[in-house]
Amino acid sequence: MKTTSTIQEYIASHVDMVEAALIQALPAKWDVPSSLRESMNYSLMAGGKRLRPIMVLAAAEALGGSQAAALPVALAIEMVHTYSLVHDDLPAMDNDDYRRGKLTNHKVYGEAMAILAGDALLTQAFYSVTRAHREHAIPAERVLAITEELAVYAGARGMVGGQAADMLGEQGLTKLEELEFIHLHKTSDLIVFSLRAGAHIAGATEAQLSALTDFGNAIGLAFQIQDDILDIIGDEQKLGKPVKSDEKQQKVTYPYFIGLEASEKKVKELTLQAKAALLQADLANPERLLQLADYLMQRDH
Ligand SMILES: CC(C)=CCC/C(C)=C/COP(=O)(O)OP(=O)(O)O
Ligand SMILES: C=C(C)CCOP(=O)(O)OP(=O)(O)O
Repeated sequence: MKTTSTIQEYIASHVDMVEAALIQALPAKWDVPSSLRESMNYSLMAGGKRLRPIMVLAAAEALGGSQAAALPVALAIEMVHTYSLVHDDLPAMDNDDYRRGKLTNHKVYGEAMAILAGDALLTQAFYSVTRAHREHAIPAERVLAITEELAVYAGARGMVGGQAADMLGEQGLTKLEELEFIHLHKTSDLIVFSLRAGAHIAGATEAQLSALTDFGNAIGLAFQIQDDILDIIGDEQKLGKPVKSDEKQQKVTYPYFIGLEASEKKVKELTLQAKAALLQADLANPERLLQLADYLMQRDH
């Protein structure tokens, strides 16, 4: 398939698709306490970059699968990611006041509702995954594989484990490998899940899943290093969250260990490594994923 639009146009049209569907994720007819509904929608619709859902859709497309059938899974990963940010911003964790250019959830709805909104978004994500089977006839065994992987990549062996290691290791990290463990779980795991889930929708082979996993681990690590670089040199307005937050919290980051310039070099190397891994796989249309890898690392967005 020949790609005619730019990656910026591709992202913009997919952000629209994801947001139009997210607005409907909690139908008005569902009996949900209004503060909980508002708190969930506040963070869900706060305008993140929607990178993970776009990766689900781009991975499905890379294997010649249906984007419509992948959409409920794309929504699910954005719900999990949003819950993780709501909880990450809480006073017990990073204690941040701004996220996605707006006050953080607990600043508006209070800590109890922010915790519950996060809990409900995580639970709702699993419901959303089931829609791929119920509404789009994706075979049950593929949806089962996605469900199992969501639990693994988002849970104690995945993102939550990475966040726990981050909390436990704060300031006390002495080795780059310890930091890499944190990044690979806290950040790469949701990206790896997104790619694998899109591929499962399209009925991927083990070899394709393995190449997407290598691609995701490398761009996830690069993405987190880039995030830490932007915390030092980025623009608060563009990022929608405070800069210099790592320094204030005395967080040990990649730039802290190896310096800014070497971190920038590492981001470039990881991006090349990611693209090489992807090209190992026999994918019908890898072009958008390759473009996305470059786009992510050029970001000051
Ligand atoms: C289970 C939980 C709560 C997981 C949080 C995972 C996560 C990637 C948080 C943001 O990381 P960050 O603090 O490095 O990024 P930011 O600068 O956006 O706060
Ligand atoms: C893993 C990290 C660095 C947390 C922020 O992720 P994003 O930068 O994708 O945040 P949003 O655009 O979704 O707000």
